[in-house]
Amino acid sequence: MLETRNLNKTYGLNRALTDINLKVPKGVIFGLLGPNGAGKSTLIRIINQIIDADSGEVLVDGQPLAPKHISLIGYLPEERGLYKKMKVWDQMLYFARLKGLSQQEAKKRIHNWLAKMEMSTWKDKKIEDLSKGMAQKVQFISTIIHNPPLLILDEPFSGFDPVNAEIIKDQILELRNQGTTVILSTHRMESVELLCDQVAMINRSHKILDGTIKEVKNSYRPEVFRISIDQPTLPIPTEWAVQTDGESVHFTLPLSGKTPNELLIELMNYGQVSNFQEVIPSMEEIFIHQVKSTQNG
Ligand SMILES: Nc1ncnc2c1ncn2[C@@H]1O[C@H](COP(=O)(O)OP(=O)(O)OP(=O)(O)O)[C@@H](O)[C@H]1O
Repeated sequence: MLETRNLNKTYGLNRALTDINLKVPKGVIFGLLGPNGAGKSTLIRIINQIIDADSGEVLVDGQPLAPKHISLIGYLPEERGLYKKMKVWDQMLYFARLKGLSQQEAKKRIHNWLAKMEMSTWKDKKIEDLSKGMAQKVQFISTIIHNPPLLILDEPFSGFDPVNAEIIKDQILELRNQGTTVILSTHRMESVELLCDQVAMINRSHKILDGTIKEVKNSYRPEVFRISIDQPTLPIPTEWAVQTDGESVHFTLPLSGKTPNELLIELMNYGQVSNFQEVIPSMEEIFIHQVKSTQNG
């Protein structure tokens, strides 16, 4: 759906993007991750044709990015932009018409979306009279009202309480299941784990990793196992830093060159092994590890 080739961007002496190559397949939720100032918003602005890259290419369905692609993209910017004095209905109608929907089609879709998001009673409220979360919902619907095949969502959950964040999450998944491609930029790693099929991480203008969540996690497996033994029959070596809980002991051990089966067989000598589970890092741990290691490197 979207590809970037060797994208570069500097602001004066500030490098925002260095040789960024990305491939976003159709129909996936693609997490764009990175610490503050990494270059994510710059990349998103280039894809939205708000700013130009210094060099490199963006391809949409294999074609060089052009003004005609604007209507294919739904963009939820991090800095939300609603007109405070407008009423909810008028605001949505305005955005829908801007995206090329006929008056009749726009009204039908707005009506359906307001009902779906349980917002029908707000339609005559002015934006300035809405809570932050309510306004976010209006902006979210305005972003997707024209059914764009590519959605770019910058921190879509900010300002939402957990119930509304869940509603938005479900909508994003539904859109993906209907074939929409979603680029999701967020610092909330638990959302990344729940939602994203693929991720790319940018740090200090460089792409430092990409792949499916499974690939990324597999490449960060520390080969450490979390183990519990019930009623040990042999003394457990003190260097295993055992924690005792009733008649069970718990500890973690690295494979240290053994296979998991070899380690398990060794552990069985100590008693009933009731837990033997590989420690898989969370995306949050991988993010912190990656950012720290590139800072030190
Ligand atoms: N208009 C600008 N003028 C000068 N420098 C800029 C401008 N916009 C961004 N930068 C710089 O470019 C780099 C990348 O910024 P960018 O906003 O793309 O990061 P980001 O990953 O979106 O960060 P955040 O997570 O904080 O939104 C930073 O060093 C930033 O200071």
